[in-house]
Order: sequence, then C-alpha cells, then structure tokens
Amino acid sequence: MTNSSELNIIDVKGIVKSFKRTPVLQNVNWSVKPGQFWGIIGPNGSGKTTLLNLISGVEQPDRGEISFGGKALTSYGRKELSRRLAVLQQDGLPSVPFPVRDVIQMGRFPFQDWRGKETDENAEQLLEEIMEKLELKELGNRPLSVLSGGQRQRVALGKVMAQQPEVVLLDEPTTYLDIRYQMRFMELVSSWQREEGLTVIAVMHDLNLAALFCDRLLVLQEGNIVAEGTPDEIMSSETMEKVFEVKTHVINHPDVGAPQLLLKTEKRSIVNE
Ligand SMILES: Nc1ncnc2c1ncn2[C@@H]1O[C@H](COP(=O)(O)OP(=O)(O)OP(=O)(O)O)[C@@H](O)[C@H]1O
Repeated sequence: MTNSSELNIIDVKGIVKSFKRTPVLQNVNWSVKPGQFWGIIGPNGSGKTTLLNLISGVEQPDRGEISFGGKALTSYGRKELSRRLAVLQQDGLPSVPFPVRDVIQMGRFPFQDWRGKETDENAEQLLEEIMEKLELKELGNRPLSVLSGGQRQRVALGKVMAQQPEVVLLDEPTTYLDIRYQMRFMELVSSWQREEGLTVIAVMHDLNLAALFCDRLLVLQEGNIVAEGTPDEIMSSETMEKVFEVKTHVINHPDVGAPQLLLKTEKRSIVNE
C-alpha cells in the first residue's frame, strides 16, 4: 500500500513552537512535494522565519515532528542534511575578504572528506558552470568585501548551487536587491528549479514577485496557516485584507497572467505650491 506522505519531500506535522512562553507557531501541518516552488507569506512576526529555521534544523519544535525525505529530520547528521538541503539568508554572505571563487567552493563542504578533500571528480567543472551561469567569471578573483550587495547575493546563490541540494530554503532573498537584481535573482532560482527539479521554499515579502515565481503560497498569520494554494487562489482582495489589513486591487499580469496587487488609495489632487 502506498502512503501519500511517502511522496512528500517535507512533512510538517503538528508543529508547536514558543519563545519564552509566547506561542510563535501553533499546530502547523504542511507538506511539500519534490519540485514544488513554495512562497511563505504573511505579516511581520507571523512565524515565517521560525518555520524555515525548524525545517533547516536550526530550531527545534516544542511539539510535533518534521520529516525530510520520509525520515525524521532529527535522524540526519549535519553533513548528511547539507547534502540534501541548503539555506540562503536575506543577506546571504558576510563582507569577508575571501575571493568569490573560494566562497562558491565552500558550498562543496558536504562533499569533502575528513581531510577537506573534494570527493566528486566533476566538482571543478560544476564550479565553472555555476560561475558562468551567474555571470561571476570575471569577478572570480575579487574579494567578496569589494562587491555590491547584488553581486554578493549572486555569489551566495552560487554557493548554495555548488551544494547541489534537493531542497533550497530562501529567507527573504531579495530584500536588499534593487528591482533589476530582484527579478534577475528570482529568474536564476526559477531556471535552476526547472532544470534540476529542485524544491524551493522561499519566505517572500514581495507578494507580486511571489505570485510571479512561486507555484504555491502558504499564508501564515499569528503562527497559524490560514490559507494555502496557487497564487490565483490566494491573491484575492478578501484574503489580502484579512491577512495584511490592506485594501487591494488584483489584476492579472499582462505577460503571464499571474495575479498582481495594487494598493488602493484615495484620489489625491495635485496642489501647486
Ligand atoms: N530566537 C528567538 N527568541 C525569541 N523570540 C523569537 C526568536 N525568534 C523569533 N522570535 C519571535 O517570534 C515571532 C515570529 O518571528 P519570525 O521571525 O518567525 O516571524 P516572521 O514572520 O519571519 O517575521 P518578519 O516578517 O518580520 O521577518 C516574533 O515575535 C519574534 O520576535
């Protein structure tokens, strides 16, 4: 007999998490199938990052269980988990003086033996391909500390790509990027996802970007899942008002049809001073 949960790469069951007795996640149940691109959305403080930290094993739940690939997350060793799951934070990398190439190579850590020696003979070629794809070749010898925020975030992406994970967790990855780099960054993640069948879970504050790139959205509010579904199902004026307390118009993107939000505003008259 097949169990539908066997097909899930991640199962979150009955998760409860509090910090200093303040509940942050309350009985969260959620599952993710391989190859899906999830956006986690919700107001400030609704528990998005905490959920991501529980899935990456950085935080432990008070109650409930998370399984990864059908096995309890707690049964994985650090290195074993890193071969399958990678995390990219908001400001992916500190401003250190290491060259770009070396930083990307650090993503190979889970595949190094106890002496720090690479175990995959194709790793060099993989690194070259990643640098090429992310247009980082010319920056290869530059220290990270002289790069712009957008360039540094591309290097951070290169590092997680070098990790060759099955699942990547992104925590507000475009926050510090300008509009061009936001789009570029999401396109790079999206093409990586399509080419490799990668599973992506991204905490997103930009709902329009989330609707363009994610195929599913999970909505958190005060530590509870209040909705989940496709962007078309989630991005309604009613849901946005209920969750974010804003009034919106929802229109369809003229190129791809995805729902996009416009904030409602009072008509203002322009006064000449
Ligand atoms: N390590 C911690 N210690 C104490 N409280 C914490 C800790 N981590 C998170 N919290 C609290 O838990 C709540 C949820 O935080 P979390 O970062 O998960 O929310 P979020 O939805 O990601 O918020 P934001 O959109 O503002 O980033 C917040 O009230 C936060 O202050």
